Amino acid sequence: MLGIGFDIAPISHEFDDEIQSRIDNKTKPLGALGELEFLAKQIARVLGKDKPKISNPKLLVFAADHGIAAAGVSIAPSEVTTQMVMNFINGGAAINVFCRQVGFELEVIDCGILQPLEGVEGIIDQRLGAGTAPIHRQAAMTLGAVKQGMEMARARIEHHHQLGCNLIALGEMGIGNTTSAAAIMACIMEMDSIDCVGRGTGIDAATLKRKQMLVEQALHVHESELADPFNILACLGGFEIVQMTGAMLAAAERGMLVVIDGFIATAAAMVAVKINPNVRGYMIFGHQSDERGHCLMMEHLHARPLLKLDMRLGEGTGAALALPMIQAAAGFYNEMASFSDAGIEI
Ligand SMILES: O=C(O)c1ccc[n+]([C@@H]2O[C@H](COP(=O)([O-])O)[C@@H](O)[C@H]2O)c1
Ligand SMILES: Cc1cc2nc[nH]c2cc1C
Repeated sequence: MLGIGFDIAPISHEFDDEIQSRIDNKTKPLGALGELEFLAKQIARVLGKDKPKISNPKLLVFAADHGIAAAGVSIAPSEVTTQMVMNFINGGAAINVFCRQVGFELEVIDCGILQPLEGVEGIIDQRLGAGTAPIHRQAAMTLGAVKQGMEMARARIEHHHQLGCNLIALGEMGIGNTTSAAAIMACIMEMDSIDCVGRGTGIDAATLKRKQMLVEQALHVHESELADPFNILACLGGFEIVQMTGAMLAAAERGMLVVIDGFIATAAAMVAVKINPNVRGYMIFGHQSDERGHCLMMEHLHARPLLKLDMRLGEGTGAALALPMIQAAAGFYNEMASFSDAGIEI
């Protein structure tokens, strides 16, 4: 299709009975660790049933600008994307605070903000352009850019994998990107745009109406081009959405856990699943966003988000806050005594 494929092994269910019995024999009433038991099972399937250990967890924030922002779909101008990227670099954003708190190493990737930040240390340059084209008028990018973005993302994931990372979390920053994500949602889930478009950064009712109209227009303009996931990305996507999609697929290819943040990251997850459904088994959903549509995306993906805190910030915040829960699931699976270890009979 695009000359780029992802070779992802389906999650193995071979040891499910053994994993379940190990969980059931821990010193607790059956099922008493609830959702953590479900999570432990997934971790054991992905990282191995004997002693699955999360190592060198990394959180990547993918930043890019969107041509559609100039049509007035956000509370903020595109320049705020760059300003927030500088805030990430200086350690002052919510995601910096949460990463420090939970022990995630944070990396900021410029996938195509308006202007390159020359001479600023600490930004990974994976630029695909200076923001996408406005999707209500033309394709966001070429198919060549989609391919290049996926290859760049794969190389970055390979870099982290080589350094011993087996859990990658994905977040984003990009003024206007809830419009792009809503268009992708409407397209993949075959839904009315009105049910997919939400308030993003907190727009008023009139802006919401314009945003809905622009999404409808985008879907109409590209109607005949949306048959496959790569074209969906080219027509409706963003540079950060393309690279998150590629990163998810590349991480699953390497047997890593993939932790997904909010509405925009989940739009990328839906595209990734369309490209290769085997990726789904590696995905953990950190948080259900307050953005309209996210709840339905979760249902579509049969996802069980670990947290619901009514956040709608992005940046990877919902994925970061989920890390202690993921570590708790691996921790109880590895370290809790069984009934026979503890000499308890019930
Ligand atoms: O992740 C979410 O669920 C989410 C929901 C609403 C807004 N955001 C963030 O807000 C920005 C996009 O909002 P907007 O209104 O500019 O489309 C972008 O930087 C996202 O990280 C993120
Ligand atoms: C201030 C601000 C911070 C953000 N973080 C993610 N998206 C954002 C959008 C705005 C406007």
